[in-house]
Amino acid sequence: MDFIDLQINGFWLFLYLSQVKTPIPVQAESPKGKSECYGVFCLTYDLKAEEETKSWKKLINIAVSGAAGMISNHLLFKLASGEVFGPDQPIALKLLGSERSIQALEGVAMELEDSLFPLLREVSIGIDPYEVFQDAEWALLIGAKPRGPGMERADLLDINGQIFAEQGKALNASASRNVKVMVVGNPCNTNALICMKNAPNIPAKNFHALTRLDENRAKCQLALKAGVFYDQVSNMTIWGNHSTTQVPDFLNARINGLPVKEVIKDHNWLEEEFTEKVQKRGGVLIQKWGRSSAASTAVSIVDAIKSLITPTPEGDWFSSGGDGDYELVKEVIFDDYLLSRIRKTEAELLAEKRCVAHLTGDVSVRKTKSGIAFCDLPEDTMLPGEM
Ligand SMILES: NC(=O)C1=CN([C@@H]2O[C@H](COP(=O)(O)OP(=O)(O)OC[C@H]3O[C@@H](n4cnc5c(N)ncnc54)[C@H](O)[C@@H]3O)[C@@H](O)[C@H]2O)C=CC1
Ligand SMILES: O=C([O-])CC(=O)C(=O)O
Repeated sequence: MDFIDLQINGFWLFLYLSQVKTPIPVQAESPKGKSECYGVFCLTYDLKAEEETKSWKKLINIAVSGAAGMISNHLLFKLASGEVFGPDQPIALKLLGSERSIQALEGVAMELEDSLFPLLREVSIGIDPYEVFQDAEWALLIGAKPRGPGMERADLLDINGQIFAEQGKALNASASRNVKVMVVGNPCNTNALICMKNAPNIPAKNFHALTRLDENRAKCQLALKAGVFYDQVSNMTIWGNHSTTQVPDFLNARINGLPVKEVIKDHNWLEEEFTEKVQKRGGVLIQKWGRSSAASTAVSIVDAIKSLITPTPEGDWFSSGGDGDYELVKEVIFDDYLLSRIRKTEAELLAEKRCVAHLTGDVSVRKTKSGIAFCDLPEDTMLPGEM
Protein backbone atom coordinates (compact mmCIF):
# COMPACT_ATOMS: atom_id res chain seq x y z
CA MET A 1 0.00 0.00 0.00
CA ASP A 2 1.37 3.37 -0.91
CA PHE A 3 1.66 5.93 1.85
CA ILE A 4 0.74 8.83 -0.43
CA ASP A 5 -2.52 7.08 -1.21
CA LEU A 6 -3.38 6.98 2.45
CA GLN A 7 -2.56 10.64 2.94
CA ILE A 8 -5.13 11.62 0.35
CA ASN A 9 -7.39 8.80 1.23
CA GLY A 10 -10.48 10.77 2.18
CA PHE A 11 -10.54 12.62 -1.13
CA TRP A 12 -9.66 9.66 -3.31
CA LEU A 13 -12.07 7.41 -1.51
CA PHE A 14 -14.92 9.80 -2.19
CA LEU A 15 -14.18 9.84 -5.91
CA TYR A 16 -13.74 6.11 -5.98
CA LEU A 17 -16.93 5.26 -4.20
CA SER A 18 -18.94 7.47 -6.47
CA GLN A 19 -17.99 5.13 -9.36
CA VAL A 20 -18.86 1.81 -7.75
CA LYS A 21 -22.17 0.22 -8.66
CA THR A 22 -24.05 -2.05 -6.32
CA PRO A 23 -22.60 -5.52 -6.92
CA ILE A 24 -24.84 -8.39 -7.95
CA PRO A 25 -25.37 -11.13 -5.42
CA VAL A 26 -24.50 -14.40 -7.15
CA GLN A 27 -25.57 -16.70 -4.41
CA ALA A 28 -27.82 -16.04 -1.45
CA GLU A 29 -26.64 -18.42 1.24
CA SER A 30 -29.02 -19.54 3.87
CA PRO A 31 -28.17 -18.02 7.25
CA LYS A 32 -27.99 -21.62 8.49
CA GLY A 33 -24.84 -22.23 6.45
CA LYS A 34 -23.12 -19.28 8.06
CA SER A 35 -24.71 -19.29 11.45
CA GLU A 36 -23.31 -15.99 12.64
CA CYS A 37 -23.57 -13.81 9.54
CA TYR A 38 -25.90 -10.86 9.86
CA GLY A 39 -28.77 -9.76 7.59
CA VAL A 40 -27.71 -8.47 4.20
CA PHE A 41 -24.20 -9.72 4.90
CA CYS A 42 -25.43 -13.30 4.60
CA LEU A 43 -25.58 -12.73 0.85
CA THR A 44 -22.33 -13.51 -0.91
CA TYR A 45 -20.97 -11.68 -3.93
CA ASP A 46 -18.51 -12.52 -6.62
CA LEU A 47 -16.02 -9.68 -6.36
CA LYS A 48 -14.64 -10.46 -9.81
CA ALA A 49 -18.04 -10.21 -11.49
CA GLU A 50 -18.05 -6.42 -11.51
CA GLU A 51 -15.60 -4.37 -13.55
CA GLU A 52 -15.03 -1.98 -10.66
CA THR A 53 -14.16 -4.67 -8.15
CA LYS A 54 -11.76 -6.64 -10.35
CA SER A 55 -8.77 -4.71 -9.06
CA TRP A 56 -9.75 -5.21 -5.42
CA LYS A 57 -7.49 -7.12 -3.08
CA LYS A 58 -8.45 -10.37 -1.40
CA LEU A 59 -10.96 -9.95 1.41
CA ILE A 60 -9.43 -9.64 4.90
CA ASN A 61 -11.02 -10.74 8.17
CA ILE A 62 -11.00 -8.20 10.97
CA ALA A 63 -12.18 -9.28 14.40
CA VAL A 64 -13.25 -6.59 16.87
CA SER A 65 -14.11 -7.34 20.49
CA GLY A 66 -16.25 -4.97 22.54
CA ALA A 67 -17.93 -4.22 19.23
CA ALA A 68 -21.03 -2.76 20.87
CA GLY A 69 -18.98 -0.31 22.92
CA MET A 70 -18.25 3.37 22.50
CA ILE A 71 -14.84 3.08 20.85
CA SER A 72 -16.08 0.51 18.36
CA ASN A 73 -19.02 2.72 17.49
CA HIS A 74 -16.50 5.06 15.87
CA LEU A 75 -13.93 2.52 14.74
CA LEU A 76 -16.17 0.08 12.86
CA PHE A 77 -17.44 2.76 10.50
CA LYS A 78 -13.90 3.91 9.76
CA LEU A 79 -12.86 0.35 8.99
CA ALA A 80 -15.89 -0.25 6.78
CA SER A 81 -15.44 3.02 4.86
CA GLY A 82 -11.99 2.06 3.58
CA GLU A 83 -10.24 4.79 5.54
CA VAL A 84 -7.96 2.32 7.30
CA PHE A 85 -6.99 -0.41 4.83
CA GLY A 86 -7.58 1.50 1.62
CA PRO A 87 -10.27 1.88 -1.05
CA ASP A 88 -9.39 -1.39 -2.81
CA GLN A 89 -9.47 -3.58 0.29
CA PRO A 90 -12.77 -5.39 0.91
CA ILE A 91 -13.24 -6.45 4.51
CA ALA A 92 -15.20 -8.88 6.64
CA LEU A 93 -16.00 -7.70 10.17
CA LYS A 94 -16.26 -10.31 12.90
CA LEU A 95 -17.83 -8.70 15.91
CA LEU A 96 -17.38 -10.13 19.39
CA GLY A 97 -19.62 -8.99 22.21
CA SER A 98 -20.40 -10.09 25.71
CA GLU A 99 -23.59 -11.92 26.64
CA ARG A 100 -25.02 -8.66 27.98
CA SER A 101 -24.30 -6.75 24.78
CA ILE A 102 -25.65 -9.17 22.19
CA GLN A 103 -28.78 -7.09 21.47
CA ALA A 104 -26.66 -3.98 21.11
CA LEU A 105 -24.37 -5.91 18.80
CA GLU A 106 -27.31 -6.61 16.51
CA GLY A 107 -28.04 -2.89 16.56
CA VAL A 108 -24.46 -2.21 15.45
CA ALA A 109 -24.81 -4.75 12.62
CA MET A 110 -28.06 -3.07 11.54
CA GLU A 111 -26.33 0.31 11.38
CA LEU A 112 -23.54 -1.22 9.32
CA GLU A 113 -26.16 -2.64 6.95
CA ASP A 114 -27.83 0.72 6.61
CA SER A 115 -24.55 2.46 5.83
CA LEU A 116 -24.22 0.69 2.44
CA PHE A 117 -20.41 0.52 2.54
CA PRO A 118 -19.25 -1.03 -0.79
CA LEU A 119 -16.10 -2.49 0.79
CA LEU A 120 -17.91 -4.18 3.67
CA ARG A 121 -18.57 -7.70 2.41
CA GLU A 122 -19.36 -9.68 5.54
CA VAL A 123 -20.45 -8.98 9.08
CA SER A 124 -20.82 -11.71 11.64
CA ILE A 125 -21.63 -11.34 15.31
CA GLY A 126 -21.17 -13.63 18.28
CA ILE A 127 -20.09 -14.07 21.86
CA ASP A 128 -17.79 -17.07 21.48
CA PRO A 129 -14.23 -15.86 20.75
CA TYR A 130 -13.25 -19.26 19.28
CA GLU A 131 -15.93 -18.82 16.58
CA VAL A 132 -15.61 -15.10 16.05
CA PHE A 133 -11.78 -15.19 15.73
CA GLN A 134 -11.90 -17.89 13.03
CA ASP A 135 -9.29 -16.95 10.37
CA ALA A 136 -8.97 -13.40 11.73
CA GLU A 137 -6.06 -11.51 10.20
CA TRP A 138 -6.48 -8.58 12.57
CA ALA A 139 -7.86 -8.75 16.11
CA LEU A 140 -8.70 -5.43 17.68
CA LEU A 141 -9.35 -6.31 21.30
CA ILE A 142 -11.33 -3.46 22.80
CA GLY A 143 -13.90 -5.17 25.04
CA ALA A 144 -13.11 -5.12 28.74
CA LYS A 145 -14.85 -4.44 32.01
CA PRO A 146 -14.51 -0.90 33.33
CA ARG A 147 -13.28 -0.53 36.91
CA GLY A 148 -16.36 -0.21 39.09
CA PRO A 149 -16.76 1.75 42.32
CA GLY A 150 -14.73 0.24 45.14
CA MET A 151 -12.99 -2.22 42.84
CA GLU A 152 -9.30 -2.75 43.59
CA ARG A 153 -6.94 -2.45 40.67
CA ALA A 154 -5.73 -5.96 41.42
CA ASP A 155 -9.34 -7.15 40.91
CA LEU A 156 -9.52 -5.33 37.58
CA LEU A 157 -6.25 -6.94 36.51
CA ASP A 158 -7.66 -10.34 37.35
CA ILE A 159 -11.15 -9.89 35.81
CA ASN A 160 -9.91 -8.35 32.59
CA GLY A 161 -6.87 -10.63 32.61
CA GLN A 162 -9.18 -13.62 32.44
CA ILE A 163 -10.93 -12.14 29.39
CA PHE A 164 -7.59 -11.70 27.63
CA ALA A 165 -6.30 -15.12 28.67
CA GLU A 166 -9.39 -16.69 27.09
CA GLN A 167 -9.15 -14.52 23.99
CA GLY A 168 -5.43 -15.36 23.65
CA LYS A 169 -6.30 -19.06 23.72
CA ALA A 170 -9.07 -18.50 21.18
CA LEU A 171 -6.73 -16.61 18.84
CA ASN A 172 -4.18 -19.38 19.21
CA ALA A 173 -6.80 -21.96 18.23
CA SER A 174 -8.77 -20.14 15.52
CA ALA A 175 -7.10 -17.06 14.07
CA SER A 176 -4.75 -16.76 11.10
CA ARG A 177 -1.21 -17.79 12.12
CA ASN A 178 -0.04 -14.27 11.34
CA VAL A 179 -2.91 -12.37 13.01
CA LYS A 180 -1.97 -8.87 14.19
CA VAL A 181 -3.38 -8.19 17.62
CA MET A 182 -4.03 -4.72 19.01
CA VAL A 183 -5.03 -4.68 22.67
CA VAL A 184 -7.01 -1.60 23.70
CA GLY A 185 -9.03 -2.79 26.72
CA ASN A 186 -7.40 -1.66 29.93
CA PRO A 187 -4.99 -2.24 31.54
CA CYS A 188 -3.85 -2.68 27.94
CA ASN A 189 -0.16 -3.43 28.40
CA THR A 190 -0.71 -6.23 30.88
CA ASN A 191 -3.72 -7.54 28.97
CA ALA A 192 -1.53 -7.68 25.84
CA LEU A 193 1.08 -9.65 27.77
CA ILE A 194 -1.55 -12.10 29.04
CA CYS A 195 -3.04 -12.49 25.56
CA MET A 196 0.39 -13.09 24.04
CA LYS A 197 1.40 -15.66 26.68
CA ASN A 198 -1.82 -17.58 26.00
CA ALA A 199 -1.21 -17.65 22.24
CA PRO A 200 2.19 -19.34 21.90
CA ASN A 201 1.64 -20.26 18.23
CA ILE A 202 1.31 -16.64 17.14
CA PRO A 203 4.54 -14.61 16.80
CA ALA A 204 5.10 -12.41 19.88
CA LYS A 205 5.90 -9.46 17.63
CA ASN A 206 2.30 -9.48 16.39
CA PHE A 207 0.94 -8.30 19.77
CA HIS A 208 0.56 -4.60 20.46
CA ALA A 209 -0.86 -2.53 23.29
CA LEU A 210 -2.40 0.74 22.19
CA THR A 211 -0.21 3.63 23.32
CA ARG A 212 -0.93 5.64 20.20
CA LEU A 213 -3.59 7.76 21.90
CA ASP A 214 -0.96 8.90 24.42
CA GLU A 215 1.45 9.63 21.56
CA ASN A 216 -1.17 11.75 19.81
CA ARG A 217 -2.03 13.57 23.05
CA ALA A 218 1.66 14.31 23.63
CA LYS A 219 2.13 15.66 20.10
CA CYS A 220 -0.87 17.92 20.55
CA GLN A 221 0.46 19.43 23.80
CA LEU A 222 3.93 20.05 22.34
CA ALA A 223 2.44 21.69 19.24
CA LEU A 224 0.27 23.92 21.41
CA LYS A 225 3.19 25.05 23.56
CA ALA A 226 5.47 25.65 20.54
CA GLY A 227 2.74 27.42 18.56
CA VAL A 228 3.10 25.10 15.55
CA PHE A 229 0.65 22.79 13.79
CA TYR A 230 0.87 19.28 15.18
CA ASP A 231 2.15 17.73 11.97
CA GLN A 232 5.44 19.45 12.78
CA VAL A 233 5.94 17.24 15.84
CA SER A 234 7.69 13.92 15.13
CA ASN A 235 9.65 11.11 16.79
CA MET A 236 7.29 10.96 19.76
CA THR A 237 7.68 7.97 22.04
CA ILE A 238 5.57 6.83 24.98
CA TRP A 239 7.62 4.68 27.31
CA GLY A 240 6.10 2.22 29.74
CA ASN A 241 2.60 1.64 30.97
CA HIS A 242 -0.63 3.15 29.60
CA SER A 243 -1.20 4.65 33.03
CA THR A 244 -0.34 7.75 34.99
CA THR A 245 3.32 6.60 35.18
CA GLN A 246 3.70 6.62 31.39
CA VAL A 247 6.64 8.63 30.07
CA PRO A 248 6.02 10.90 27.07
CA ASP A 249 9.57 11.32 25.76
CA PHE A 250 10.31 14.99 24.98
CA LEU A 251 14.06 14.30 24.92
CA ASN A 252 13.92 12.43 21.61
CA ALA A 253 10.84 14.12 20.10
CA ARG A 254 11.31 16.81 17.47
CA ILE A 255 9.52 19.97 16.43
CA ASN A 256 10.17 21.15 12.87
CA GLY A 257 13.02 18.62 12.85
CA LEU A 258 14.74 20.18 15.90
CA PRO A 259 15.02 18.63 19.37
CA VAL A 260 12.02 19.75 21.44
CA LYS A 261 14.29 21.22 24.12
CA GLU A 262 15.80 23.60 21.55
CA VAL A 263 12.35 24.87 20.58
CA ILE A 264 10.64 24.85 23.99
CA LYS A 265 13.13 26.46 26.37
CA ASP A 266 10.92 26.06 29.44
CA HIS A 267 12.36 22.70 30.51
CA ASN A 268 10.57 22.80 33.81
CA TRP A 269 7.24 22.89 31.89
CA LEU A 270 8.35 19.83 29.91
CA GLU A 271 9.32 17.81 32.96
CA GLU A 272 6.35 18.71 35.13
CA GLU A 273 3.29 20.21 33.39
CA PHE A 274 3.61 18.56 29.99
CA THR A 275 4.32 15.13 31.38
CA GLU A 276 1.46 15.26 33.88
CA LYS A 277 -0.94 16.66 31.29
CA VAL A 278 -0.38 13.70 29.00
CA GLN A 279 -0.47 11.19 31.85
CA LYS A 280 -3.79 12.53 33.14
CA ARG A 281 -5.43 13.64 29.90
CA GLY A 282 -7.82 10.69 29.92
CA GLY A 283 -9.02 11.48 33.43
CA VAL A 284 -9.59 15.17 32.73
CA LEU A 285 -11.60 14.24 29.66
CA ILE A 286 -13.77 11.86 31.66
CA GLN A 287 -14.53 14.67 34.10
CA LYS A 288 -15.66 16.92 31.24
CA TRP A 289 -17.46 14.35 29.09
CA GLY A 290 -18.70 11.94 31.73
CA ARG A 291 -17.22 9.03 29.75
CA SER A 292 -13.79 8.02 28.51
CA SER A 293 -12.24 9.02 25.18
CA ALA A 294 -13.93 7.05 22.45
CA ALA A 295 -13.65 8.98 19.17
CA SER A 296 -10.00 9.95 19.66
CA THR A 297 -9.19 6.42 20.78
CA ALA A 298 -10.75 5.06 17.57
CA VAL A 299 -8.70 7.57 15.57
CA SER A 300 -5.54 6.46 17.37
CA ILE A 301 -6.32 2.80 16.61
CA VAL A 302 -6.59 3.77 12.95
CA ASP A 303 -3.25 5.63 13.20
CA ALA A 304 -1.64 2.63 14.90
CA ILE A 305 -2.85 0.20 12.22
CA LYS A 306 -1.74 2.51 9.42
CA SER A 307 1.70 2.81 11.01
CA LEU A 308 1.99 -0.97 10.98
CA ILE A 309 0.96 -1.40 7.34
CA THR A 310 2.64 1.58 5.69
CA PRO A 311 6.27 2.70 5.56
CA THR A 312 7.15 5.17 8.31
CA PRO A 313 8.18 8.57 6.90
CA GLU A 314 11.97 8.83 6.64
CA GLY A 315 13.56 9.72 9.97
CA ASP A 316 10.32 9.48 11.99
CA TRP A 317 9.06 6.67 14.26
CA PHE A 318 5.94 5.69 16.20
CA SER A 319 5.40 3.93 19.47
CA SER A 320 3.43 0.84 20.34
CA GLY A 321 3.53 -1.18 23.53
CA GLY A 322 4.76 -4.59 22.40
CA ASP A 323 7.52 -7.04 21.81
CA GLY A 324 7.90 -5.72 18.29
CA ASP A 325 10.85 -6.47 16.04
CA TYR A 326 9.57 -4.31 13.24
CA GLU A 327 12.80 -2.44 13.31
CA LEU A 328 13.47 -1.03 16.65
CA VAL A 329 14.79 2.50 16.56
CA LYS A 330 18.42 2.62 17.73
CA GLU A 331 19.26 6.29 17.84
CA VAL A 332 17.26 7.02 21.01
CA ILE A 333 18.94 9.05 23.74
CA PHE A 334 18.39 8.88 27.50
CA ASP A 335 19.22 11.29 30.30
CA ASP A 336 18.82 10.96 34.09
CA TYR A 337 15.28 12.40 34.06
CA LEU A 338 14.06 10.05 31.32
CA LEU A 339 15.72 7.01 32.87
CA SER A 340 14.28 7.66 36.34
CA ARG A 341 10.76 8.04 34.91
CA ILE A 342 11.14 4.94 32.75
CA ARG A 343 12.32 2.93 35.78
CA LYS A 344 9.17 3.96 37.68
CA THR A 345 6.77 2.91 34.93
CA GLU A 346 8.82 -0.25 34.34
CA ALA A 347 8.50 -1.14 38.05
CA GLU A 348 4.73 -0.68 37.74
CA LEU A 349 4.56 -2.96 34.69
CA LEU A 350 6.67 -5.61 36.42
CA ALA A 351 4.36 -5.44 39.47
CA GLU A 352 1.31 -5.88 37.18
CA LYS A 353 3.09 -8.81 35.55
CA ARG A 354 3.57 -10.46 38.95
CA CYS A 355 -0.14 -9.87 39.76
CA VAL A 356 -1.27 -11.80 36.69
CA ALA A 357 1.28 -14.62 36.91
CA HIS A 358 -1.59 -17.11 37.34
CA LEU A 359 -2.85 -16.04 33.89
CA THR A 360 0.48 -16.05 32.06
CA GLY A 361 1.79 -19.37 33.33
CA ASP A 362 4.70 -17.79 35.22
CA VAL A 363 5.49 -20.32 37.95
CA SER A 364 8.22 -18.30 39.63
CA VAL A 365 5.75 -15.96 41.36
CA ARG A 366 4.25 -16.46 44.83
CA LYS A 367 0.54 -17.46 44.72
CA THR A 368 -2.21 -17.12 47.34
CA LYS A 369 -4.08 -20.18 48.61
CA SER A 370 -6.78 -19.66 45.93
CA GLY A 371 -4.13 -19.84 43.19
CA ILE A 372 -4.20 -16.11 42.40
CA ALA A 373 -0.78 -14.46 42.14
CA PHE A 374 0.35 -12.39 45.10
CA CYS A 375 -0.24 -8.75 44.13
CA ASP A 376 1.99 -5.90 45.35
CA LEU A 377 0.99 -3.00 43.09
CA PRO A 378 2.55 0.41 43.73
CA GLU A 379 0.16 2.81 45.49
CA ASP A 380 -0.12 5.27 42.61
CA THR A 381 -0.91 2.79 39.86
CA MET A 382 -3.80 4.38 37.94
CA LEU A 383 -5.24 4.23 34.45
CA PRO A 384 -5.19 7.53 32.54
CA GLY A 385 -8.93 7.68 33.17
CA GLU A 386 -8.52 7.51 36.94
CA MET A 387 -7.66 10.70 38.75
N1 LIG B 1 -5.53 2.01 25.45
C1 LIG B 1 -6.16 3.15 25.36
O1 LIG B 1 -5.58 4.17 24.93
C2 LIG B 1 -7.58 3.28 25.79
C3 LIG B 1 -8.26 2.20 26.29
N2 LIG B 1 -9.56 2.31 26.66
C4 LIG B 1 -10.20 1.09 27.18
O2 LIG B 1 -10.96 0.49 26.13
C5 LIG B 1 -11.98 -0.33 26.70
C6 LIG B 1 -13.29 -0.12 26.00
O3 LIG B 1 -13.72 1.21 26.10
P1 LIG B 1 -15.18 1.64 25.59
O4 LIG B 1 -15.44 1.17 24.21
O5 LIG B 1 -15.30 3.09 25.87
O6 LIG B 1 -16.06 0.83 26.63
P2 LIG B 1 -17.60 0.42 26.57
O7 LIG B 1 -17.96 0.02 27.96
O8 LIG B 1 -18.41 1.42 25.84
O9 LIG B 1 -17.57 -0.90 25.66
C7 LIG B 1 -17.00 -2.08 26.06
C8 LIG B 1 -17.81 -3.20 25.44
O10 LIG B 1 -17.10 -4.41 25.65
C9 LIG B 1 -18.05 -5.42 25.94
N3 LIG B 1 -17.36 -6.50 26.61
C10 LIG B 1 -17.11 -6.67 27.93
N4 LIG B 1 -16.51 -7.84 28.15
C11 LIG B 1 -16.35 -8.42 26.94
C12 LIG B 1 -15.80 -9.65 26.51
N5 LIG B 1 -15.31 -10.53 27.37
N6 LIG B 1 -15.81 -9.93 25.18
C13 LIG B 1 -16.34 -9.06 24.31
N7 LIG B 1 -16.89 -7.90 24.66
C14 LIG B 1 -16.89 -7.58 25.96
C15 LIG B 1 -19.10 -4.71 26.77
O11 LIG B 1 -20.32 -5.41 26.76
C16 LIG B 1 -19.19 -3.36 26.05
O12 LIG B 1 -20.16 -3.41 25.02
C17 LIG B 1 -11.97 -0.01 28.20
O13 LIG B 1 -11.23 -1.02 28.86
C18 LIG B 1 -11.21 1.31 28.28
O14 LIG B 1 -10.60 1.48 29.53
C19 LIG B 1 -10.27 3.47 26.52
C20 LIG B 1 -9.65 4.58 26.02
C21 LIG B 1 -8.24 4.59 25.64
O1 LIG C 1 -9.04 4.85 31.64
C1 LIG C 1 -9.73 4.79 30.59
O2 LIG C 1 -10.61 3.97 30.35
C2 LIG C 1 -9.46 5.80 29.52
C3 LIG C 1 -8.09 5.71 28.98
O3 LIG C 1 -7.40 4.71 29.01
C4 LIG C 1 -7.58 6.92 28.36
O4 LIG C 1 -8.32 7.89 28.18
O5 LIG C 1 -6.38 6.95 28.04
